Amino acid sequence: MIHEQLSKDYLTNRYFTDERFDTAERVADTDGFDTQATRDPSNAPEDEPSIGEMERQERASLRRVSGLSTELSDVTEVEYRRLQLERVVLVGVWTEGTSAQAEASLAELSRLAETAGSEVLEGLVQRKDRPDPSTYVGAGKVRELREIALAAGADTVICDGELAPGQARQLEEKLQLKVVDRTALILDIFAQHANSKEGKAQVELAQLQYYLPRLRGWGDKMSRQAGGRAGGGKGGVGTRGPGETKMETDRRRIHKRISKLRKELAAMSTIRETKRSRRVANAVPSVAIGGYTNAGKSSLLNALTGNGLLVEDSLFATLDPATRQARTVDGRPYTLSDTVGFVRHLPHQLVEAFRSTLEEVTRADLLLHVVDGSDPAPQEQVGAVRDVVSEIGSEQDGSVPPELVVVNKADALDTAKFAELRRLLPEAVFVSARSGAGIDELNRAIAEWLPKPDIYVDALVPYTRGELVSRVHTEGELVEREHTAEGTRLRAKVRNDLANALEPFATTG
Ligand SMILES: Nc1nc2c(ncn2[C@@H]2O[C@H](COP(=O)(O)OP(=O)(O)OP(=O)(O)O)[C@@H](O)[C@H]2O)c(=O)[nH]1
Ligand SMILES: [Mg+2]
Repeated sequence: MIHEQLSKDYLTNRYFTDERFDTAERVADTDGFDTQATRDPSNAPEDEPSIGEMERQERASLRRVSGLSTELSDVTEVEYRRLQLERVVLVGVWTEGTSAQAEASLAELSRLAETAGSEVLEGLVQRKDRPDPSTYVGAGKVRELREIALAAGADTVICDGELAPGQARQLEEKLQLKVVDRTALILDIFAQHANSKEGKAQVELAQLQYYLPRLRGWGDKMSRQAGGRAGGGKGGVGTRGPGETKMETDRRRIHKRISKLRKELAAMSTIRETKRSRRVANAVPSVAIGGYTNAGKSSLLNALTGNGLLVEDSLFATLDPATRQARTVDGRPYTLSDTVGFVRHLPHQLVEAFRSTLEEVTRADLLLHVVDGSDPAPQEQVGAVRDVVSEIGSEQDGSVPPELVVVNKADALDTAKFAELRRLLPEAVFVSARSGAGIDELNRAIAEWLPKPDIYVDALVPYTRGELVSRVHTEGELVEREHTAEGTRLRAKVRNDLANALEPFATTG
């Protein structure tokens, strides 16, 4: 089939004429790779291919995505990392959308792979109507992918999607290299970042569910006696999961473990629920900070409360929701929670396992939806976040909190990008968690959104209870105040809890 007859010359020429690509670096990092044909520009095809021809060739070809390599410049560091980390080649099947979107998706996969600790050597996309049912990339591309991976010195191929167990096995057999999919990669990052008991249990549950149907899928040759769990560095990317042979010999134990984890998580979720209902009873409104991973959610919480939460230029730095006390500009208390970030194609096992954590977002009174304005396609991040939020919301009672969109990293925007985002997200508040710009405006917007005190009280508060008077000043809306011989006469609007505290001093009539 012509379709399968990939012209490597065409490919490499295309690649080397890509102006964003640094030829010298490329030649250096694939030493020995088929570069002869490409060093000489006169090797370019004589007649330029037509659009249709290009489209056809593009469909048939694996297209390299440049600028993904994360090779280290420090040689000593390379030596060290090579011992422990995997050298990976990324591959995506581009089924819809523009090529820029396909490249953005692969660039994100590259960030994920780096976060997991791999060294990204190459990125390739294949244009295809749908992934190949047996090997993900087209059958004819497998051999070529293997050549590219070997030439680059890779030991692992990471696919930009979730592979069916059979697909992963067949691709592994054909490539004779380890194959990891996007889901396993994200699970791996979560495993490395989980800190709390709940977070660890959630990740383990998600991993077991992911690996269970894949137990049989792994052939003997590629046998993975995977290393320890979360944080155990040896297993390498995608394998910080449960060990294979153990699982094969005792599936029932896995099932048992899964149900045990489910029970434990349910209990932990009850504790969370109790805490939450206490807040509800106290009528302290809750605000959740949600959004795409690396959008700056933790930074924003820090900027709003002066708290020192972990901020990292890494994906999924935060896995445990942290809740902090905060006050609106007019002094009303509320809670502010930092949450797990979202990503396109967040594995459903994770959504399920992290349900109670993610519910922090859907059960809040207000969602601060943080968007990284400096991302090439912020509106796609917004869509991905809204999808997950409504998915979780629909499994509760269908309700999702009102959303206040916060475009962060405004300091990194040029005027054109700023104007474009203003147009796309007209309701949004623009801030920079880093410089503090826009934070005052955001504080005012939060105060505007949160429920106002609405219970009218008329009380005579004795001078011994001065703290109640000051609470009315900070939390409530004072209508009238009068100093009398018996105490302070207050007429004010306050929230439920304060109204209760003032109840003994209510004036009758
Ligand atoms: N230029 C710029 N960078 C920012 C700003 N806010 C955060 N960052 C950077 O963005 C990166 C991610 O910040 P985090 O606050 O960890 O983001 P997050 O949304 O909590 O990320 P995860 O917990 O990993 O999902 C860090 O490198 C921050 O320094 C900002 O206003 N401007
Ligand atoms: Mg964070």
